[in-house]
Amino acid sequence: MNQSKEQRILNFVLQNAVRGDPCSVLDTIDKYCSQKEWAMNVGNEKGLILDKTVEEANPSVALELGTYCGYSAVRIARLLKAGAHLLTVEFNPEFAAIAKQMIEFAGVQDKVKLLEGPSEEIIPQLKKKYEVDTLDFVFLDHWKDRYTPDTILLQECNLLRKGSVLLADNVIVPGAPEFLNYIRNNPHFQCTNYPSRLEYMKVEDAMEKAVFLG
Ligand SMILES: CNc1ncnc2c1ncn2[C@@H]1O[C@H](/C=C/CNC(=O)c2cc(-c3ccc(F)cc3)cc(O)c2O)[C@H](F)[C@H]1O
Ligand SMILES: [Mg+2]
Repeated sequence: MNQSKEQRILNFVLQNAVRGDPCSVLDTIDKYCSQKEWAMNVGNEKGLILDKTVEEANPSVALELGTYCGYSAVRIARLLKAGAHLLTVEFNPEFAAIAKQMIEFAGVQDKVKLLEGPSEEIIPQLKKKYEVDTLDFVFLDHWKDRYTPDTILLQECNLLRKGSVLLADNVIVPGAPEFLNYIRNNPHFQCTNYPSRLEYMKVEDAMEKAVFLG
């Protein structure tokens, strides 16, 4: 059975990146996906916006929706302070298995908890099962039509506190128009748009930051 693209990305990392070096893993994925096969990692341009947002939030507890191959999980985890951790949610078993290996190879496994399952099931379990009080940072990068329902669910589950930072990828391409409309017209969020480029392409994209005001 021939390999998936995601397996080819992982193999390229295992053979070409430096074990235990998150930056080398990120650079190797970016090299493969810009030169050989495009893939929907946040990439290095939007990755720099993600970096700055994570550094500014300096989260103790971070959540990612849509792990995929683990690129942004490695990207976020490498910036977390001692004792801080990232919970990342992925419901595709093949992608979860690949991401797990990617995270371990990068050496950030002690900071990352990969939760396999749908976000709509996992979010309501975060307090009791995963001992979360509130989330300091949330990266939304899963199906674009799920950004709004999951943002509402996070609020319903009392997982956001005054100052919690949400960052959404792809608000231009593929686009999340319904999410932008929801979040920009919601008085409980302070929004900022960050124009950028679609990963590995000369195509306009953007990220949206939304700070919960309580
Ligand atoms: C709904 N609940 C979920 N729970 C857990 N894991 C989930 C859930 N939903 C999806 N997943 C998981 O999250 C991932 C889904 C990522 C989706 N991302 C994109 O579609 C996406 C698309 C483009 C893109 C741009 C141009 C173009 F021409 C073609 C594509 C660019 C991007 O940066 C993206 O992020 C994963 F695949 C899925 O199993
Ligand atoms: Mg994306």
